[in-house]
Amino acid sequence: ALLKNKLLNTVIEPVSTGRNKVTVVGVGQVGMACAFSILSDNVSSDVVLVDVMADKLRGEMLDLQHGSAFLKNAKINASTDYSATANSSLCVVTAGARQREGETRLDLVQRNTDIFKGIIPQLIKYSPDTILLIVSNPVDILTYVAWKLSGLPKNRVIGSGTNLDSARFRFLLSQRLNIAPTSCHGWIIGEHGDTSVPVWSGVNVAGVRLRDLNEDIGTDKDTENWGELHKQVVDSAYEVIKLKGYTSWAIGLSIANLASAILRNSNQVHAVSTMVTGYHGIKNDVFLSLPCTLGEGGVSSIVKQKLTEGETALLQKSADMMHEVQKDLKF
Ligand SMILES: COc1ncc(-c2ccc3c(Nc4cccc(C(=O)O)c4)c(C(N)=O)cnc3c2)c(OC)n1
Repeated sequence: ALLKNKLLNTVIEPVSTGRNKVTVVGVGQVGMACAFSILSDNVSSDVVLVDVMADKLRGEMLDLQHGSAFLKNAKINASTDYSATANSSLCVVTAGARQREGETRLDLVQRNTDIFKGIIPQLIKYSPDTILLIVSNPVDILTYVAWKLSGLPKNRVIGSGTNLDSARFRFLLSQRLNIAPTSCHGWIIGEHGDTSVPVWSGVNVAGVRLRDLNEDIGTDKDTENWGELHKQVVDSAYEVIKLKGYTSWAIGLSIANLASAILRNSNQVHAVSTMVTGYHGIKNDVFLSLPCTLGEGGVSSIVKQKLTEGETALLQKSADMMHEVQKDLKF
């Protein structure tokens, strides 16, 4: 008899798929930072990597597997075949085309839409009850594309959105106030990137609103120029890309944090890209970031922030711009 049979009495066949299985699509710098952060934060004990480049995929899988003893015995797998992703509770999508010379934003969005046509239906085929967490840029439009291609209800399709923008904003606040980032509260909402919206009326430490101490905060009249912090958030990705060629660690850590909130059914509030049709006077089907409670069902509620007219106008402008791009996309 086999040694294994001399060693073990089988009680039941082990359950093949844990309830915290996570698929990461795309094993580039961002995808691997997400996978590594999810594993090192013990968010999942069962991670599957998927991409089209078989050698790179196998190399990343082996390199992570060799560290498995340091990762609480997590299972790490990889395949170009999406059947390996079956029964994933969460699918993180970081795949996407790189901007080519002279390529416009719309060209890139159509190329990424075509790529999503090859990815999203396959993920849903093997994990019909999964939650999609979209990271690829432009993240708000691609989250809409993933929602359209997946047929999932809106609560199960989430974009990383301004979650990282808000984390960068809190980090910059903490540096200026010399207080830990976790004690500096501030929310950036709307479209990820250049046209994100800082909600200055909500920026606070221990419930003390900075606006109550400096009524000009966030405006051009502010002599202390706190508005500079949001500008630095918008510029931060460009600065990192200029220096190291891409961003990876911060987005990876922020995705692990979102994955943890979802898989631990925590109902934590995060600024993530969600379907905002009907909110703040937005009529089209678009995805923008608002503060959402996250759990095993994805987005369970959206916080009804009281925004200024200016903030509302900026959100609506983003919504209109994205609808203009989305309506020309070929599915
Ligand atoms: C079953 O049909 C099918 N299956 C897979 C794909 C597909 C295409 C591109 C993919 C992809 N991106 C990619 C692959 C090849 C080239 C490019 C590019 O930027 O030109 C981008 C990635 C990634 N890591 O960015 C990961 N998976 C992909 C998967 C696909 O694309 C149409 N179609």
